[in-house]
Amino acid sequence: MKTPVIAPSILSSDFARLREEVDEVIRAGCDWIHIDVMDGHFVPNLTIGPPVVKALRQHFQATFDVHLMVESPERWIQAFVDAGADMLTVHYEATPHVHRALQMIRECGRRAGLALNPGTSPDGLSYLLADVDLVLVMTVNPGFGGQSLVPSTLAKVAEVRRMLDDAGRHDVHVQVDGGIHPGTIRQARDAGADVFVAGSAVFDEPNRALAIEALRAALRE
Ligand SMILES: O=C(CO)[C@@H](O)[C@H](O)COP(=O)(O)O
Ligand SMILES: [Co+2]
Repeated sequence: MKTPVIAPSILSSDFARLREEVDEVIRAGCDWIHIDVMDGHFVPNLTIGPPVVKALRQHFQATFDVHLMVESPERWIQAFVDAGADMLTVHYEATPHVHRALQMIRECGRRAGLALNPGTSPDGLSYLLADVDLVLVMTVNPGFGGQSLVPSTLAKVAEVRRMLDDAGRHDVHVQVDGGIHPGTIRQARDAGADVFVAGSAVFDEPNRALAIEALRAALRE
């Protein structure tokens, strides 16, 4: 089984203290920093753009996992690469040119992720298996932190892991995002996920080290 990756989503952090918030979760032992980019079109919320990623990159060497919830993400790939993203995840539903978007990310020397909304079938993934380093199975509808995990998405996690295994792509990460906390993380792991995004479960807790440890402890149970 792959080593679990804990990726706090800064969407639930205090944006007025963003640098300190990121510093705190890195010191608390998180693995990646998950950055939610929303454009107000693909999802009904507006968040972070390349200047913020660039500003954080001046201070941190951690892995920046950039989740692009934007229409036509291919327009933004170069800007986020230049800003310091290590990996970029695009939504299957956000562009008719998803294969090209994944190719562009890899041509920039970055890891490429493909995200599937709760209502999206993983069937199309079968044509993209060679082009991904990560599959993000959204466990909530994208747009906001603090929602409850949609239970039917766990079967999709298992299906995606099976498709990857059948294709011999054991190296590909399966990420879950939304509603992950100590009470749900183990189910997601048992379904086949190895990367766990957690926003409110980390940033709503006063002690972030304890919050991250609670997630890791639930995985060990
Ligand atoms: O991409 C998204 C939401 O669209 C996520 O990354 C959320 O920010 C996760 O928040 P929690 O559900 O963990 O509070
Ligand atoms: Co996200």
